[in-house]
Amino acid sequence: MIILASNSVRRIELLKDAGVDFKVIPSNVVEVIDEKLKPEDNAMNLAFLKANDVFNRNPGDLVIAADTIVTLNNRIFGKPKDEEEAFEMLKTLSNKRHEVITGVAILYRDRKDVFYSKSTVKFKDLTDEQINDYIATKEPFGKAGAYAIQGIGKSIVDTFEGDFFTIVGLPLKDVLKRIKEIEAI
Ligand SMILES: Cc1cn([C@H]2C[C@H](O)[C@@H](COP(=O)(O)OP(=O)(O)OP(=O)(O)O)O2)c(=O)[nH]c1=O
Repeated sequence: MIILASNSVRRIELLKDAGVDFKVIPSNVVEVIDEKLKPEDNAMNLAFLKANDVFNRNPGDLVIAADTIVTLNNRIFGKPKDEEEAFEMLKTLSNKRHEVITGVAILYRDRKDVFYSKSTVKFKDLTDEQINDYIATKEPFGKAGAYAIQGIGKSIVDTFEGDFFTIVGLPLKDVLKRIKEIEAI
């Protein structure tokens, strides 16, 4: 059985749309970012912790987990805790190009496949009013970097480069390739 260790509606929908048969068991991991580590390592470590937590309770299954972070100039942007933090994040990201990194962990038997995928997003030059209007939609909450490119956040994004699904929270092509490899064993 394949388990997606996630609470994220986006991840669940992406995997469902890809036709994968799986069940959802969210992890109980409390996400803590270690500013001393590289963003890529933070994303991979958190993905591993989430997957491992569920794998330990379901050792016979194939467990997938992911973690998405936004990063600019060595700073890591997680999920904003309140409106003030969301404003500060969006203001800082305004008119700049940042990276979105999604770490993924796929655990099966003695296999531990942990990797990341990176895309780039450039925000429009946002006025304070635009930022406040966007925060008022509540969409920034629960999203790394305080926005969702797949939602209303599309209107604050100028351009992006790389894999779209990596920004939304799951590099689908990479994940499907690895699942197929494991199923072929
Ligand atoms: C940048 C960006 C992030 N996000 C979301 C994806 C993730 O759900 C979230 C980052 O938080 P995560 O900690 O990666 O995931 P989560 O807590 O939502 O879910 P779980 O740990 O249970 O799997 O940000 C978008 O939906 N769109 C975007 O454009």
